Amino acid sequence: MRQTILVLNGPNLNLLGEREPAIYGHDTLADVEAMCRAVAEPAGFTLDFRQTNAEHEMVDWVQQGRTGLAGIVINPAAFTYAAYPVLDALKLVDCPVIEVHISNIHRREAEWRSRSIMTQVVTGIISGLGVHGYPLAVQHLIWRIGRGA
Ligand SMILES: O=C(O)[C@@H]1C=C(O)[C@@H](O)[C@H](O)C1
Repeated sequence: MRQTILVLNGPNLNLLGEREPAIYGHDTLADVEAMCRAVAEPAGFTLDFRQTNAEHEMVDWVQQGRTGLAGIVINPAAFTYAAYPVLDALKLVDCPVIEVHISNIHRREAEWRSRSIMTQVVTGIISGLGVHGYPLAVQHLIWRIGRGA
């Protein structure tokens, strides 16, 4: 049975909690990782939680996870809008992928920030629920596995 859930975070999320807290909140990325572990590990899943500011590294990680994972949770951050290499790598993935945004991107700058290129290749998207979107995405992947989806 597939046991690992990969959580990928894009640029500037390493500064979560410090960066524009009015939009992204005061929780740190370590807090988010702990929230995700608290859901995954009691259910018997391994959590692999990563962040990068480098597009090529995110491409490498998605490629490495294209087979054998229970699921991927990805907050592409600013890669959401034009990182076509990440989009193309996600197309190769054989597991469910949940796109997460802390903010509601559909209520932000309409001309660009609400237009994710990733949404066309992922299973589903959670946006605007703050950092709680992450553990909800992990819970959904566990639920899918339990139903044999
Ligand atoms: O809400 C979020 O988590 C996303 C995070 C970012 O860093 C932005 O570039 C996105 O536009 C929104």
